[in-house]
Amino acid sequence: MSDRKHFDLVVIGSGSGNSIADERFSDMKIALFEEHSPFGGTCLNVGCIPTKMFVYAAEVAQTIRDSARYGIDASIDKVRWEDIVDRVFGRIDPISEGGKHYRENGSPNVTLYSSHATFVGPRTIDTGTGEIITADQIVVAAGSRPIIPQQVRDSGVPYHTNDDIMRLPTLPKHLVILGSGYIAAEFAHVFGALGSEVSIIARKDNLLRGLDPDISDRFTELAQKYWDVHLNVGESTAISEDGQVGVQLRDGDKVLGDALLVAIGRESNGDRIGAEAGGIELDDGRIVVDEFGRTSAEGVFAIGDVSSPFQLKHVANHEGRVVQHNLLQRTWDDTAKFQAFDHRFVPAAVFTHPQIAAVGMSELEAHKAGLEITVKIQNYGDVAYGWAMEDREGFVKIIAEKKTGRILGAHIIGDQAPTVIQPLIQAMSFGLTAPEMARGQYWIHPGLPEVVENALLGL
Ligand SMILES: Cc1cc2nc3c(=O)[nH]c(=O)nc-3n(C[C@H](O)[C@H](O)[C@H](O)COP(=O)(O)OP(=O)(O)OC[C@H]3O[C@@H](n4cnc5c(N)ncnc54)[C@H](O)[C@@H]3O)c2cc1C
Ligand SMILES: NC(=O)c1ccc[n+]([C@@H]2O[C@H](COP(=O)([O-])OP(=O)(O)OC[C@H]3O[C@@H](n4cnc5c(N)ncnc54)[C@H](O)[C@@H]3O)[C@@H](O)[C@H]2O)c1
Repeated sequence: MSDRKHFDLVVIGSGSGNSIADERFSDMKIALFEEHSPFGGTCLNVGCIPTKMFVYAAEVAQTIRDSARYGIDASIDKVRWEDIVDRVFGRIDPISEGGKHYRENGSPNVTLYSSHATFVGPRTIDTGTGEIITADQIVVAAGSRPIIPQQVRDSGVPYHTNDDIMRLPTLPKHLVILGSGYIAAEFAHVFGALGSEVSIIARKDNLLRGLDPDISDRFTELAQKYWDVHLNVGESTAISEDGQVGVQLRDGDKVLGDALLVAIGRESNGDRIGAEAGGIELDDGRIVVDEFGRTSAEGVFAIGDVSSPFQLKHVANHEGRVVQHNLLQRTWDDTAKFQAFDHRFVPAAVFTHPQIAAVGMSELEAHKAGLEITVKIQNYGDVAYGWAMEDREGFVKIIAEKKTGRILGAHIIGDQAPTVIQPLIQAMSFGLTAPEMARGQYWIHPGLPEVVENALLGL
């Protein structure tokens, strides 16, 4: 008989994976792996939560900067960067430490391994501590990491990623950001509003190119007013010169500042778990899963960024809940009682300035799907609350199927976009048509969501 320790369940990753072992799993012997400190994964420590706490401070600063248009003259005396950092991590670090402490001391059925897990055979894991363990079921929730171009790595130029940029000892005077996606847009807002000069280096002709082109165009136009934006630069080269860091563009121009942030996407950690030995199929580095979260290896599930193209926390959470249910069925081939992922209407938001939110198809995607559509763009400035805000930037774009009124997609740029979009997500998820949503309920007057009501009526 093997003297290897055997577990009912192994979970790799303490982000969304940490939520798996709840009270329903208290009769199972569980191993949880987290190789990095702090405990708790990307969202808690270096992603969604701290970034949004910084964004909130940036919003306060931006409100002061914009106050004159409402007849209030105000200015910022000082940005106390160290205090902002302390506020954010003074809240987050104890949560992370508390989570780790709970797994070490408060979960009798859970063994926490603070080490790297690697598959060395089917449902067999090298714990990185000299011990090999086996399990009946395994959940890989190993997340993703920032992509760093080889040239940047080789250059020796000091750079930051989301992992460390929020703990800089001082606010940079000039931040150069390589990349033009979510992270670039959010940190440009944070550092710009708090007083840094910000340069954005974009490979292509627009920022946030993954979004509906009307949104991406508007954001790119506005971004050029706030920040120093370099579009269409293709591949650029990281450089350092006279104590400054930044990039050299193809045309020889140099953009230098006192800090460089690399934000060109994130890649799955699926390539770092010994997938082949575990019998786990990868596609372009990402673990392949079916609608039940099952990988190609019997008994092994995967959730979140390691397997999901969405790379969003609410998706990782949803997948975690589905896989929890499926684990508790203790079957593999018999999926009758399994739950399936619901990826029909996955929303996303970019907490930049102005804020952006989207759900469903872009106009282009709807055309590509061969649908006959109707589209309405409604400006924030068309409704009373927009007048109150003196808004000249925001709009709601809704795409619906012409003959049925089915809402296919919604795209918003403007104040509170992630909140304003939520009723549209709900309508799409529960199958309300545009006319039903517009006229089947009251819309508080003069609330900002009247812009959604008007857009729906205009379809
Ligand atoms: C700057 C930033 C801002 C973001 N903002 C938002 C937002 O506002 N809204 C949103 O929805 N999403 C946001 N995201 C995305 C979100 O953070 C991720 O989608 C989510 O955290 C993924 O969760 P996960 O559980 O899949 O992975 P993670 O939370 O990354 O957890 C994986 C964990 O596994 C550990 N691990 C990996 N491999 C091993 C191994 N072999 N052995 C042991 N441990 C291992 C890692 O150390 C890590 O702690 C943001 C991301 C970033 C980077
Ligand atoms: N609010 C949120 O939900 C939120 C916030 C931050 C991050 N995230 C998640 O994290 C993921 C990663 O964010 P991200 O901003 O790093 O990636 P991203 O995929 O959003 O954007 C990366 C951008 O970098 C560009 N790029 C790629 N290679 C480049 C190169 N060599 N030089 C210059 N530009 C290059 C791409 O064209 C793209 O525009 C996001 O896709 C998102 O899923 C979500």
